[in-house]
Formats: sequence, C-alpha cells, structure tokens
Amino acid sequence: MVFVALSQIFFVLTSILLAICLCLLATLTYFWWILPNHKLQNLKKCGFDGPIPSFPFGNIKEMKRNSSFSFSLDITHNIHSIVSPYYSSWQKSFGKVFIYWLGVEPFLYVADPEFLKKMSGKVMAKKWGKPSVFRKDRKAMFGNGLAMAEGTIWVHHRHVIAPTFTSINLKTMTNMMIDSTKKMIKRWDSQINSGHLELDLEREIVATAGEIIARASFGMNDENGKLVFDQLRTLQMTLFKTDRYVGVPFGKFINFEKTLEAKKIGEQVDKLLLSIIESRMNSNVKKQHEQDFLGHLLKENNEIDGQMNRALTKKELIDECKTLFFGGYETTSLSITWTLLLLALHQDWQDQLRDEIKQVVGNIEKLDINLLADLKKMKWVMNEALRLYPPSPNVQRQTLEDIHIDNVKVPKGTNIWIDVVAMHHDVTLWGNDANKFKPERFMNDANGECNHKMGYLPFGFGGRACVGRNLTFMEYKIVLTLLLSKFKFKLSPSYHHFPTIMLTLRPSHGLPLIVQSL
Ligand code: HEM
Repeated sequence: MVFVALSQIFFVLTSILLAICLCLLATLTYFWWILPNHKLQNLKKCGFDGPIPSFPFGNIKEMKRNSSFSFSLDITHNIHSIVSPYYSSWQKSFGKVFIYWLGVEPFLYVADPEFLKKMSGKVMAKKWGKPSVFRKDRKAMFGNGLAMAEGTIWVHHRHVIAPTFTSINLKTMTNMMIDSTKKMIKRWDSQINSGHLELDLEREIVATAGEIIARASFGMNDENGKLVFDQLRTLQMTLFKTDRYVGVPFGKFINFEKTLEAKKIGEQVDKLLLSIIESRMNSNVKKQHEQDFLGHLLKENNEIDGQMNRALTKKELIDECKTLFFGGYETTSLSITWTLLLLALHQDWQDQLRDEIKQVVGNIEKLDINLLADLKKMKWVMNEALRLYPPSPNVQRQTLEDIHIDNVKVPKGTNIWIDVVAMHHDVTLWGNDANKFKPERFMNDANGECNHKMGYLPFGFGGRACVGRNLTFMEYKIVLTLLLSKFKFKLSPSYHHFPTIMLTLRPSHGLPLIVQSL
C-alpha cells in the first residue's frame, strides 16, 4: 500500500519535473533559436545582408579570430582595418550597411552617413533605445543613468542633467582641473629631475582625468569619494579587460568569476555613493559641495521641494554619478592622450600651439580661463585628434519602433551599431588625405570639410548627443595649455602603435613619450 502511494508520488513529481524541463527547453529554444532566426529572416526580407551567424556565438568567433591578427608595425593613422578588421572585411562583401550577430543578438552595422541621416531624421531622441544586451551587461557601471535610460525616463533625466553643464557651473570646476593638472606636472618634474625622461603619458593622463571627473561628479575630498574613484576604476577593468561574450546565451558563465566580482564591486560603489549622498543631504555645509554635479543636482532637488518634477531619487542620483564618471573619464583622457601622440609626431604643430598659447593666454601661472575660447588652433587639433582617434569609436542605439527608409524597413527592436571610426577614415567622405593629420581642415568648417554632415560624429548625434562635451573642451584646453607651456614631447622608441577598442579606443601598450622640461 505504502509502496504504491510512494511510487505514485514519485511518478507525479517526475512528471512535474519533466514538464518544467520541457517548458524551460521550449522557452530557451524560443528565445535563442526561433526568435533570432525569425529576426534574421525578417531582416533579410527587409533587404539586409551580412555574414552568416552560427549558434550560439553569432559572428563573435570570427571577430575574435580576426582581431588576433590586427597589428601594425608602422605608425599609420589608417586604423580602421587594425581596430576592426572584421567590419572592414565585411564592408568589402556587404557594403556600409549590413547585419552581423553578437551571440543571438542581431546588430545593424551602419557606416553610411546618408543612411544614418535618413534613419535619424525619422526618430525623435526619446524614441531611441539602447541595446538591451548592453543595458544588462553594463548595469553595474551605468545602472539606468542617462546613457542607458530610454523613453520618458531618459527625457526626465536629460532635462535634469543637461542644465548642470552650463558654462557658469563648468567655470566653478576649472580650479580643480588646474589643481589636478598641476599636481601631475609636479610629479613629472620630480621624475624628470631624477633622470626619468620617458613617461607613460596614457597612464598619467588617465589618472589625472579620472581624478578630475570624479571630483567634478561627486567630489573626492573625503575618504569615501577616493574609495568610490578606486572602485569605479576596478569595476571597469573587471568588466572590460576580460574576454567577453555579450549576447551569447549563458555568456556570463564563460567568465562567471569576473561577472560576480563586477556585480559585487558595483554594489559596493552604490553603497559608498549612497553614503556620500545621504551625508550631503544631512550636511549643514551644503555650499562647499555645490561645485560638483552631485551638488548641483541635490541643489535642484532641494529648491523644488513639493514639486518633484525635476528631482531625482537617491538610486537615480547614484546611477547618474556613475554615468558621468564613466561617460567622461576615459573619453576625455583619451582625447588628450591621442593628441599628445599626434603632437609628438608633428613637432611643427606642437610649436604652433605653444606660440598660440603665449599669444592668447600669456601668463599661465594666473590662467584666465575666459581666454581659452580663443585658442583656435588648439580646437582644430582637438577636432582632428577626435576624428583620427575617436575615443568613443562607435555609437549604439536600438529602434523602439519600425523605421522606414526609402523602401527598406528597420524593424522595431533592431540594435544599431554605428561605426564612427569607419566614417572618420572614409576617403569618399574626407578625400584622399583622410588618414593624414591635417588640423587645418577644421579652420573654416566645424565639420572638417567632410562632404557629409553626418560623417563626423565624435560626440554622437541628435538629441542623444554627448551631454558632457563642453566639460571636455574646457578640460582639454586647460590640461594642454599647462602641459605644452611646461614640456616638449617626443615619441619614445619604445612606443608601439596598437590602437585597440576596449569600449573606448585606446593605445594597447600605453603612450611612452620622452618628456623634456622647457
Ligand atoms: C572626448 C570626450 C567625450 C567623447 C568623445 C564622448 C562621446 C560620447 C558619445 C559618442 C556619446 C553617445 C551619443 C549618442 O548616442 O549619440 C556620449 C554620450 C554621453 N556622454 Fe559623452 N563623450 C565625452 C565626454 C563626456 C563627458 C566629459 C561626460 C560627463 C562628464 C559625458 C557624459 C555623457 C553622457 C551622460 C552621455 C549620454 C547622453 C544621453 O544619452 O542623453 N561625456 N558621449
């Protein structure tokens, strides 16, 4: 009797387990096999071609295989086939718009500014999403901050964040920019005096720009601020210095240890930022904190007690602090780093900028930041550096509704990958000297005489374009003015030109330069 009852229970339990397993299998098959295949057929019907994907990696294996051969012995600025050899070879087969796959996620690759113009002309900023795979993958870094937010949440955040970048607010940050740069100069002076003429400028500039952005975002004057800064940098290393399989089912498990580590660091950073936010909210000395972004945002929150339409919750404030840090830290430092490489290669331009600084700014000991706007040649050099080596080498979007371009449909939910490096080096857009360092192309034209207005996109495009560009302009000019007035830069023989994309476009082996005091 007991035996019969037990065997019945066993039978029922096994059946339930089997049913669960079948459901799970059916769900996985649907999401990882049927749905991606349906998307593939749909995109093919819409007229898009591309390399054939294979389950479960899509085209990732091909991309990784191709990348290991990407190196250059000479210093060439013709970097597209070095940093993205797979895109460059797919372009030859499929043109400037095609589909490729990261795991089971299709991406519409776009390196055609005319296609981009037609597509973006049909979409309002709030109707652009961000690829869901990246939103999930980079959650620890950005949360649901401005760079990842979509729809009405994005509109709300943009309306709150954008006004904090006014020139008045930015000017309050210039002293700490000068201060951090002078600290770096002092460090260099003592290294040079002790006989070390060769410095890794990338490491130096990244550390200083990181410090500047951390001070500008949430202040770094207390212990917690310094800890957040260190943890954010560790978080980025953990996420991006490892082999990654974004879009591949269970891809996180391939590097499970690192995924867990990133999650843990992300939680610690959130806790630290929360304690900074709460202590500021409760502090009686609010004035002294008002000079960073967090201070400006908290001030807005306070001034509109009662009507919370412009306020951000504590969680949102945490995500925005992280977003501003990650959005602004490496991008700005890389724009300066690549500029220093280009200036080391072009001593004539180094001299021209030094002369301009002398004429326009004069005494750098009492730097009058109002004069920096007149550093015209420096602006051309910056634009040209951002063209040849765009720190954000691609822009990503996701369509939140169907888009019709001529007789082609880009279906809702399509991930878009805009290859900025490809467009910035395209001879059909820039002429035969596309891969030459030629700052004067920006002399009379903010678009560098590119023959298409959407061919130059270092800061993205439309309503979602970079919110922090003015901060970058300011920081770039301050740091370069101070550095060029103190030092002369030459390329070190130990420099190897291996630009690589690791979220940002960076020199793989740093930037060793010979630095001489003037
Ligand atoms: C050389 C420096 C920089 C470069 C090259 C750069 C580049 C970009 C690009 C390409 C985008 C995407 C735009 C799009 O989707 O169309 C972007 C967005 C963004 N950037 Fe920057 N950026 C720089 C500096 C900064 C700084 C200094 C900050 C803040 C402190 C910042 C914060 C952001 C934020 C929050 C977004 C998201 C904007 C939105 O989606 O509404 N960036 N940036």
